[in-house]
Amino acid sequence: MEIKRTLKKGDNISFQGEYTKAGNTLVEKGTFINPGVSALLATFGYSEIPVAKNPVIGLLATGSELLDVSEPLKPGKIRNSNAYMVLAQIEKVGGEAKYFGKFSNNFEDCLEAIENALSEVDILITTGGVSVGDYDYVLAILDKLKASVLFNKTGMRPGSVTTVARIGNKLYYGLSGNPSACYVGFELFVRPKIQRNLHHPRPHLRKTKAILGVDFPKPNPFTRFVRAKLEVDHGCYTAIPSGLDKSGVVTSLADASAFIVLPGGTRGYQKDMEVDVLLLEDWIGSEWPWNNIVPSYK
Ligand SMILES: Nc1nc2c(c(=O)[nH]1)N[C@H]1C(S)=C(S)[C@@H](COP(=O)(O)OP(=O)(O)OC[C@H]3O[C@@H](n4cnc5c(N)ncnc54)[C@H](O)[C@@H]3O)O[C@H]1N2
Ligand code: MOO
Repeated sequence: MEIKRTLKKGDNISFQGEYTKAGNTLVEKGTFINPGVSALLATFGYSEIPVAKNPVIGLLATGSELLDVSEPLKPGKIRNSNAYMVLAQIEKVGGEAKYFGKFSNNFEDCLEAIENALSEVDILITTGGVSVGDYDYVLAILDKLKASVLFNKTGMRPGSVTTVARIGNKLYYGLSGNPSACYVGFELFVRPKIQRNLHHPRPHLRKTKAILGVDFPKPNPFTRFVRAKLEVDHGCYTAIPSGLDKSGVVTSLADASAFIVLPGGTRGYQKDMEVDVLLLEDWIGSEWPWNNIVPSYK
């Protein structure tokens, strides 16, 4: 028999305490239990561990134009896509979604539905009816419920009408009816709250840099969050819009894996500039992504 390699003492032997030392923390508070964490817990005999309770997030869609998905289209009507989108967004980030249905733009009906829903959830979201149209009753309902409105406009597009309020000890989010504005409002304001409830140490979308793949010549006074696809080129991200950048367009949502962040200003943006992007399919997150967002055109 011939041994071809020199072996060192201890090679091919598993030692006690090799994975980790006694007294080391195995899993930090706020860690998402992925398959690897499950294996770790099982290995060290943790059959039961304390976990955060998934917050119950209620959802109510408003708008007399809304049809169920299975209904045939009728003039002046659209299918209620926001409900399915937001329910999926809630579940994706660890909330327990509770759907209360869609309501017409009738003040009394909406008021009653919101009051009832609030009693069953930790956080309530409504979509639509939050702007200044004749049937946009959200602010009047908040007034009636003696809510403390934290803000009801934001300097961003889409999602400028996003409204957040405290009603008693519950948090209320009035997201835009426009699908992309609703999506952005959820990712920027609701997602961090759910992640924080689950003790995530970095509850916001992860921010990183990318090279802009196209021109954005049109200046905008608001910070724009452009739905985008990311491509990796020599280890760097290139960000290109995932479709038409209009508030109502859902095809660009389906393909988006990031938001390109274009701070408001008087100048546009050109291809090949470095920009901030927020990653939608990431679990590392950011503690607070906003401090050092500087206009990239400076
Ligand atoms: N005078 C002004 N009018 C508007 C302003 C403004 O500042 N001044 N802002 C505009 C912007 S920006 C937005 S965004 C919209 C937001 O309005 P609402 O949040 O009240 O949304 P709705 O009017 O109810 O709906 C907007 C749009 O989205 C469609 N929609 C509504 N719900 C759903 C759903 N569940 N699924 C799919 N699509 C939905 C709805 O049919 C409308 O087309 O206000 C502007 N106006
Ligand atoms: O702010 Mo609206 O939310 O642009 O679409």
